[in-house]
This record gives sequence, structure tokens and C-alpha cells, in this order.
Amino acid sequence: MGFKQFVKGRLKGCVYAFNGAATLIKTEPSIQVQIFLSIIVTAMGFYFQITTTQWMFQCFAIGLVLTAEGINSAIEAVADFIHPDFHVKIGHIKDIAAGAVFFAAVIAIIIGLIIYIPYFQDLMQPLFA
Ligand SMILES: Nc1ncnc2c1ncn2[C@@H]1O[C@H](COP(=O)(O)OP(=O)(O)OP(=O)(O)O)[C@@H](O)[C@H]1O
Repeated sequence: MGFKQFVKGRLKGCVYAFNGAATLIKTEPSIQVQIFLSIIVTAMGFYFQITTTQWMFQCFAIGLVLTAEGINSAIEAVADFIHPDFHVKIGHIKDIAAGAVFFAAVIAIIIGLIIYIPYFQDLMQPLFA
């Protein structure tokens, strides 16, 4: 394969991936909820002027959850395609795919609490002074 074809192939891959991301945002309610929450925490980041390191962890947490949700949606779509009817194994496959999202979400919540609890403490302090 020539270099030109290699580059063309990779660029095509990027277009497919971009289309996939757009489809996820347009059609998956779980992704839409996560995008909404991401916008809220991003606004909080600007409001509290969090540090560069905190931005890095926050971006990482958002990416982790969106990635897990996206892969979960793909697994659900494959499961529904290969076996649209009820099956115990399909239920098990979907449950463990959702379990992966659970791990990502718990880590994201822990990161969020570590970042924002001190800012909220500072915000509340005058009320109790
Ligand atoms: N075909 C099936 N056979 C057996 N159990 C299923 C089947 N489809 C869904 N389930 C059970 O229902 C749960 C929810 O599945 P579903 O596909 O509705 O996911 P969801 O969480 O509602 O989707 P989304 O993440 O898009 O909101 C699964 O985790 C599984 O326990």
C-alpha cells in the first residue's frame, strides 16, 4: 500500500468515526445526558476557575464516561442485531457492558467530588461564619 493510499484510508477512518460520534449524540439518550452533564461541569470549571491539573482530570473523566457509554451503545446495538428477542445471555452481555459504564461513572463522580467539594466549602463558608 502506497503512502498516499495509507493517508487517504486514515482520513476516511476519521470521517467514519466523526459520523459515528454525531450519530451517538443525535440518537443515544444516555450520551445526550452525559453531554448535558459535561456542559454543566465545564461551566462549573469556568465559574470556580479550577486549576490546569483539575481541568485535565475533568476532561479525562468526561472522555472516560463518553467512551464507555459509546462502547456500551455499540455492544447493545450488536446484541439487538444478532438476537432481537429476549435471551438470558443477551441480558448478561448488556448487563456487563452497562457495568463497564458504571465503573467509569463512579471514577468520574469521585474525581468531581475531589475537585468541587473544596470550592463548595469555600462558597458556603460565609453562610456559617
Ligand atoms: N434481548 C434481551 N434479552 C434479555 N435481557 C435483556 C434484553 N434486552 C435488554 N435486556 C435487559 O434489560 C437491560 C436494559 O437493556 P436495554 O437494551 O434497554 O439497555 P438500556 O440501558 O435501556 O439502554 P440505553 O443504555 O440505550 O438506555 C439489560 O441490561 C438487560 O438486563
